[in-house]
Amino acid sequence: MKWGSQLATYTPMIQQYLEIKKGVPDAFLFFRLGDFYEMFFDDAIQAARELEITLTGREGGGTEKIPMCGVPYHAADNYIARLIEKGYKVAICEQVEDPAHAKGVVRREVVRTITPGTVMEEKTLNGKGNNFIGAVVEQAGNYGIACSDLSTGELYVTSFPGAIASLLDEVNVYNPAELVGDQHVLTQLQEGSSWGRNVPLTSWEECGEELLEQQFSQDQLDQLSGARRRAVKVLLCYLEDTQKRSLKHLTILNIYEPKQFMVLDYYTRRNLELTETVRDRSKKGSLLWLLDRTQTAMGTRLLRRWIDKPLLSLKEIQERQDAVEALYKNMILRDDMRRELQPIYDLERLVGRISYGNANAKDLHALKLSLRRVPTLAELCSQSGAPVLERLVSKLDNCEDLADYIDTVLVDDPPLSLREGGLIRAGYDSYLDQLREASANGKRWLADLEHREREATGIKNLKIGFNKVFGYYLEVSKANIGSLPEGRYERKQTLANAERYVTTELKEKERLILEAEEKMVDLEYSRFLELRDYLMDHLTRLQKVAAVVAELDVYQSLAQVSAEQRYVKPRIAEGYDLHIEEGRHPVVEAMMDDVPFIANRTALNTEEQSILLITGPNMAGKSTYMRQVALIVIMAQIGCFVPAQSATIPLTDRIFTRIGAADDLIGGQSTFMVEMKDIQIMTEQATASSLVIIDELGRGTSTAEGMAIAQAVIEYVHGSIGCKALVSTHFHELAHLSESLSSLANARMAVEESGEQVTFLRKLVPGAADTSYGIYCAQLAGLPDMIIKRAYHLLDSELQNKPAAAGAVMPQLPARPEASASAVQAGEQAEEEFDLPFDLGETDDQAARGVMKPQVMQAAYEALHNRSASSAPAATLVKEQEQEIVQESLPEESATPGEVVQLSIFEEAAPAPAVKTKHQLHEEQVIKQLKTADLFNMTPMQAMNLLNDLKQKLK
Ligand SMILES: Nc1ncnc2c1ncn2[C@@H]1O[C@H](COP(=O)(O)OP(=O)(O)OP(=O)(O)O)[C@@H](O)[C@H]1O
Repeated sequence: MKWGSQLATYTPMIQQYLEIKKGVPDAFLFFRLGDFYEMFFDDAIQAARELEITLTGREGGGTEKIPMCGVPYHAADNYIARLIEKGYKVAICEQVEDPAHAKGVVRREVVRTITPGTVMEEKTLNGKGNNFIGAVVEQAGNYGIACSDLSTGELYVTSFPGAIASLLDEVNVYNPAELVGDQHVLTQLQEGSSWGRNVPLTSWEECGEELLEQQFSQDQLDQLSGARRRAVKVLLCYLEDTQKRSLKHLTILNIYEPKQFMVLDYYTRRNLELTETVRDRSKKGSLLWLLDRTQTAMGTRLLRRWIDKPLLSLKEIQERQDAVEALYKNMILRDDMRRELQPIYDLERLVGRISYGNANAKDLHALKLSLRRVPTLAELCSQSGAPVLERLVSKLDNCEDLADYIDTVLVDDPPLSLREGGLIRAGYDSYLDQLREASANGKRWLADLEHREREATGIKNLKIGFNKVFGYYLEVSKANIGSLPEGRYERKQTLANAERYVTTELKEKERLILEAEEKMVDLEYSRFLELRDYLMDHLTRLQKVAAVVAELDVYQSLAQVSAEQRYVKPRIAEGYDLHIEEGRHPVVEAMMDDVPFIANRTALNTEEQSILLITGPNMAGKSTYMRQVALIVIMAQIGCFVPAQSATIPLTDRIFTRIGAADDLIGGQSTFMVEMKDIQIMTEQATASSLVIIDELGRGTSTAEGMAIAQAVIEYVHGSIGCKALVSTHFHELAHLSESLSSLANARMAVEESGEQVTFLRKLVPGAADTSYGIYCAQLAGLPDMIIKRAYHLLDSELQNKPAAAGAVMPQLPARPEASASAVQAGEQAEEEFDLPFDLGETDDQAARGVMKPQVMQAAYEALHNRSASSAPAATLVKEQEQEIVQESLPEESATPGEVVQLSIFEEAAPAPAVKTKHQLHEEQVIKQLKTADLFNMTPMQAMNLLNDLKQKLK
């Protein structure tokens, strides 16, 4: 709606509103009017909808009423929080002059714009995690990124030469709530496949150098150049414009080189569930959840950062390991440290609030209590015997003077409100003490007066009270009014059962008491502000304490988990070889209650193999195994101990994973396309020091093409990249690659089959598997019997129709597992029941051992079909067996159960369109899925089931 066109006719206040709104076009303007923040025009319409508040109208001088809605100022935080959570910005516009002195409309200004990346309010920050805002720019072929958490004062800066994918990976590390910067960079990021976030993106220009000089020391600025400098400038400029205050806690620049850390792209973080689970994005079930035994909020955030950014420096990793080891071995020291850390408040956020000027007396009291713990912590470290811990605290300024100062000024349990007194300790300010005395005396005088008046009047229930409207009064119940002396009492208020009076003497004393109290409150407030301002000049000192506390907390957390879970210290090496003896998946193990986790060995080296091609049934534990290797490498490189009997971990520059579908996050791209794009990035960026993990490579397309791609990719990883890789596949035919690729070895997940039962042993053994047990797994998952039987039936048909051998990359039929004695029995029973024209157990050697060959099954079906040529259901079955129906999309809503749907047939083998019921179509769809999961086997018992099924149909 175009409201501005009537500008000239609007009232001065609305004109003022519109003028101010021009400066914050992308934010809701909360316009202060008395006790309310009002919104007008389109803001009002949208806010009423988003906040579910009443939309009203107001005359404003135009031809129509102006849409308006408002929220009470004392409850505004809740409404602001709701808008911020939805990704909006809110500009707070206050009256900036006293209405009593204003000529015309009271002057108003935007005092702060709250945005998703700049919230400071606890309610919206919601817990201990970071809330980052990022600035991204491009300069001279480099991308620069600066990310800050205003609530904690952290500021990180780095840059990348010319690859937007690297910038996107970095942005994803911070998971920012808001991004600003160069428009073209924002657009490029948004187009990236792993973008998938809905946060405000604001194109923003840098401003002058003054801001930089105001915030950072010259030493720091000397290290800040090019795209990094510009990114910091853009960020500061945006923060200044929106926050409109100096940011005294944003003075430490953490500049880092990307090559200091292992690269983990978005999908790898997600697939490995480093900080949240794939399923419901919760922390529980992630690596962070497992390793987080931190006691402080700073520790929790730092641990997350360490997990997000595993180290690449041997020295730094070993230093962390040494600290963890010292605490791992000394349980008493660890417990003492945990006890001292536990009561420490979130120092970083307290510092943020002091800087913002919204820390209250409780916050400063919490700061004091926290600082009181630091000397003991430092003492524990210096006596630990661990050089790393000793070094950490050797030059620590534990800010005892600040704690003492707070202690001198503030009472022990100060109130929340700053404007009601009761904050300042007695003895700190003599004038305040005098006022307090005067106030206390006055109250004593009041108590005496009450006593005296009761005596004088004989009214026992006469009492002195106070309210804000009438001040102090004498209250007498109506029944006793007659006992009051004439003239001395002046009536002020009549209640249902009582009258309230004042006397000249009472009014005089009241003036003195109230004056003293008002002065006291003002004086206490200004003393409090002095204290807060003093602390504001010491924020960097406090931030350094916070950093040490956070680091200690992470060390004890890693040590605690490592000790509880029986982890071992890995040997970190600069070479190539990776060796894990008896490795375990840390999270799966921790979540398993009754069954033990089966440990497995991993050896990827130049001597034996650098690539393992893992085959084996569904559900056997392939993904778990591959993820466990990646997690062990990450844990090792953050300095943690690892779930294994022993481990040698080479410094790994990047872990690349391609596991499962991620298409929920990617608009407009197919799963297969995403997989291929990821593989492309891997081929471009993986080095010989990388670890590549690919689960079910090439599964998203036709079997032959998928297998061809898988082989080509494996050959490329083997020949051109030379990195360590774990690849799982259901294309068992790829096993032959071990003959042509010298560094590739086959491994499989062992299973034990007995009759109908398949037991997953979870043990990785050498050699290739020959079956996937897909239908068996589907059965375990509880798919209807009818589908399972039908799937086995179709599978068998497929087995018979496959060409014998179609070249190196064409699928071949896997051998069938050996059948047990019960299976032989089943075969015999089938022969008897169906009166089959052949002997199920005697077709060849295999049959003699009870294995039902495809030819045998085929013959069995034919015999049955011939016997029942006139039977309609059987005829349909045969027809279905002969025709391969490729169904692209099922007209879900158009067909009711039993209704007939016409489908086109794509396979050449199918001569004419088939007519199927919706039920059949559903069934086929599921079967098709099972088939693409590679269902290439059948046990005799299952064959028996199939025959029974046919028997039913013939009836
Ligand atoms: N080593 C192990 N010890 C104990 N249980 C395990 C082990 N490995 C896996 N499991 C259990 O088996 C389940 C299936 O494992 P996983 O998903 O790794 O199998 P998979 O072979 O990758 O299956 P699919 O091919 O169907 O994806 C896991 O959820 C886990 O509970």
